[in-house]
Amino acid sequence: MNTLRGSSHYLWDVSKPLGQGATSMVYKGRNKSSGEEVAVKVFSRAAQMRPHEVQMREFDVMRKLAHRNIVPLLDAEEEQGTGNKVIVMQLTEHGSLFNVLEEPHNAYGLPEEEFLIVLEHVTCGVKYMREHGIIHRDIKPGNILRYIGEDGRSVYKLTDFGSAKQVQDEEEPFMSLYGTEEYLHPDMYEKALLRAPDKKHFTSKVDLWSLGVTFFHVATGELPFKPFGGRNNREKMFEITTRKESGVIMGVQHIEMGPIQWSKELPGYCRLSAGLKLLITPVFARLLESNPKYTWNFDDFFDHVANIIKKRVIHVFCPHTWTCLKVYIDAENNLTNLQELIAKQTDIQSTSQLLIFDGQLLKDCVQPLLPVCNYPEGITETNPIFCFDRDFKDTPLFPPPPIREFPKTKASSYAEDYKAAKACSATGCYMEKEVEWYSIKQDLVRRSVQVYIHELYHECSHLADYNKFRSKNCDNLTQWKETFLQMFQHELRMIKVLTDTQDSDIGALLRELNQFYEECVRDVNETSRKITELSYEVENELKRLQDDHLNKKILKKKWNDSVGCSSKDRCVQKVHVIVTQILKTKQQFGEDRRKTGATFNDEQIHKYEKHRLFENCIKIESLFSDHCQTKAKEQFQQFHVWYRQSWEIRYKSEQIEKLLLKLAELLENFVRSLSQMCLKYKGDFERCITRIEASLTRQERHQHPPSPLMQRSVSEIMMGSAGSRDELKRMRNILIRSVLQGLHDNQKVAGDLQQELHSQSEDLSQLFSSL
Ligand SMILES: Nc1ncnc2c1ncn2[C@@H]1O[C@H](COP(=O)(O)OP(=O)(O)OP(=O)(O)O)[C@@H](O)[C@H]1O
Repeated sequence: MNTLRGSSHYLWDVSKPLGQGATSMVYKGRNKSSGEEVAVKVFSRAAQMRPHEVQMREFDVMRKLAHRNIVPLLDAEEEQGTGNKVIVMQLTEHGSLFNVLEEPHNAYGLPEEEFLIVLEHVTCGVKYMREHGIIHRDIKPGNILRYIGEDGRSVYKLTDFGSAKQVQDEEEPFMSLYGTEEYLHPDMYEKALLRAPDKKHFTSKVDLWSLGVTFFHVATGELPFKPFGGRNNREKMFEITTRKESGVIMGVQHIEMGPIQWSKELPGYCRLSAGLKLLITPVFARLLESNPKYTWNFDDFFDHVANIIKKRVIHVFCPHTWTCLKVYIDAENNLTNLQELIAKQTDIQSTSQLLIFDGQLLKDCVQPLLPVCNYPEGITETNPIFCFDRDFKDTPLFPPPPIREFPKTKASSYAEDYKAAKACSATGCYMEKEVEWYSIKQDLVRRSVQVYIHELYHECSHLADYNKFRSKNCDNLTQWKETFLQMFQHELRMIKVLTDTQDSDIGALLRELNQFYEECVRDVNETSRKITELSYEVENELKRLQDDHLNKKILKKKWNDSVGCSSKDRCVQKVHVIVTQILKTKQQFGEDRRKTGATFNDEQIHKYEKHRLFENCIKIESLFSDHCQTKAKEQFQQFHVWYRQSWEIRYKSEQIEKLLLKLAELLENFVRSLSQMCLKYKGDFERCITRIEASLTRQERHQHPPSPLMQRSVSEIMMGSAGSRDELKRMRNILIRSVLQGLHDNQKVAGDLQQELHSQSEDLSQLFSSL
C-alpha cells in the first residue's frame, strides 16, 4: 500500500506519524526540491468541517509569529487529491514536553537545569505572544515541543495555535471554550465540563492558570490537582480547584470519597533544590489561584520569572546536615548576602559559617565586597563551597531519603503488567539518581574533611608565623624602650649638672622632667612586663597546639576514609545495570500488551520477565537501604565524632588567636605610649634647651671651644680642677654649649624614634587586621 502523500511542495509518509492530536495527525515529511525535513500537520475530517475562519486561525496566527520559542510555520498547503489543509512546520524529532515527562527518568519531574530552561523558554514564548496581543488558550506539555540546539541544549517552543485568539488587552473578555481539561482554568472548566451558565466570560488570564499546571507538571511529573478517579470525577476536580485555600498548590484525593490532601509546598520527591523551591513555590501559588483578588497579571508573572532566571546559582555543601545547597542569588549581591541566603537554607547563622573554597577561606578567595557575578565559574555541584558550622551543635538526625516505593501489586493482565513495569521503571530511575547522589555526597564529605584539615593547618601555621613576626617586633620595641629611657636619664643628669640651679624656671622644668621620667619608667616597664607574660602564654599554647595536634596529625589519623560506600563497591554501576534491565522489561511488556494471541512460549517468557522485574526492584531496594543508606549513615556519624575533635582544635587555635589579638592590642598601646613619651620628651627638652640657651651671653654663644676641653669630664669642671675662676666659667659655658648640641642631636634621634614607632604602629594594625 502506498503510504506517501503530498502537497505542491511537500511529501510525507502517513505510516509513521510523529504525533496525534484531537484535530490532527502530524507526520514527518520533506520539501520536494530542497529535501529539508519538515513536520506536516494534516487535519482530521471532523476538523475540516469547522468554519473556514476557525480552520484558518492556526495558520494566520503562526504566520504572524517569529520567535525562537515558537514553532515556525514553513507553509500552508492543500493535500493533493483530498484538498485538505495542511500546515508545514519546522520538524523536531525529540517530541513534545509531554513525551519528555513520560520518560521514566523524568517521571518525578525534570532535573532542575532542564526545568529552568522550560520555565525560561515557555515564558519567553508567551511574553512574545502577549506583545502581539495573542493568547494561546491551550497551553500544556503536549503543545510545547522540544528541539535540540547546536550546543546540545534543549530549546522549547510553543505549538498548536488552533485555539489561539487575538485580544486587544489582557482583560478583554471572551466566551469561547478551548483547552485540555487538566490544564483548564476553573471558570472554563466549569463552563466546559460542568455545564455552568452560558454567559460566563473569561480573560487571557486563563493562560496563566494553564502555565501554572504545566510548570507544576514539569517540576513534579504530576498534576497539582487530582480527584480520585481522575477525569471521571469532575465535580471533585472543580471543588478542589475552587475551594482550595489561597496559597495551596496541590490537592490530591487518594481514596474514593476520601479527604483531600492539601499542600502549600511542592512534594518531597520533587527533585528541585530547596533554593529554587523557595523562589518557585510563590510563583505556583499565584498562577494556581482562581480568586481574582490574588491572581497576578502577565507582567507580574514575567517579572518574577525573569528575576529567577537571571540569578546566579552558587553551590554549597554542608557536611553537618548532609545537604547540597543551590543558593539562588542576584549577581550584584556580595558575600554578606550569600551568607544570609545560606543561613535561610541551613540552621547555620552567617556569623557561624566557615566557608571554604579551593582549600582556602572564601573571604580570602573572593573579595567580600565584590559581587557574586565575579566569583569563580569553578564553583559547581561536585566542586562546591564547603560550609562548616563554627558553633558546636548536637549531631542532627541523618536526613531521611525521599524514597519512592516500588509497586507491590502483582498485576494479572498484560496491560496491568505494563503499567506496573512503567511504575517500576520510574521508581528505578528515581532510586538510581538517589544512589548517585549518595555516592556524590559521601565523596563530598570525604573532601570536606580534607579541606577542613588543610584550612585548619594553614590557619595554625599562619598564627605561628604571625607570632614569630610579633615576637621580633616585641624585641625591637624593648630595645627602643631601653634606648629611650637611657637617653632620657642621661640627659636629665647632664642638664642637672650643667644648668644654673639658681634659675628657678629651669629648676621647675627639671623637677617636671624628673617626674615625667619616673612615670615613663613605671608605665613602660609595667606594659613591657604584661607583654612578656602574655607572649610567654601564647608561645606555650602555640607549642602545645603544634606538638599535640598538628605534628601528630591527629585529625588525619582520626578520620577513616574507607567508612561509607567506596568506589570499589560500584553501587552506581550496580544500580544502573538493574535499572537497564527493568527498562528492557518495560519495553518488552509494552510489546506484549499490543500482541494479540500470545503463544505458550511468549507467556512463559512474560512470566519469567515479570518475576525478574520484581526481583530487580527488591535488589535496588536492598542495595539502597542495606548498603548505601547504612554506609552513608555510618559515615555521617563518623563525621560528627571527628568534627567534635577538629572543632576542639579550631577552638584552641581561636583562643590563641584571641590571645594574639590581645597582645597586638597591648603592643599597639605600648607603641602609642612610647610615641607620646617621645613627643613630650622632645617638647620638654626643647623648652629646657631654649631656657639654658637664653641664660648664655651672646658673646659666649659665639666662642668656639678648644677641642680637648670637650673631652673633659663634667666632674672635673664641677670640682674646679680646671684652672682659674674665669677660665672655669668660660669652660663651663663651652661645655654647656656642647651638651646643648648633644641635646639637639638627641632630639633628632627622638624624632627618628618617633617616626619608627609610627611605622611600627602601622605594621601592627595591618597584622591586627590580618588575624
Ligand atoms: N513540528 C512538529 N515536529 C514534530 N512533532 C510534532 C510537531 N508538531 C506536532 N507534533 C506532534 O504531534 C502532536 C499533535 O500536534 P498538535 O498538538 O499540534 O495537534 P492538535 O491536533 O492540535 O492537538 P490538540 O488539539 O489535541 O492539542 C504533538 O503533541 C507532537 O507530538
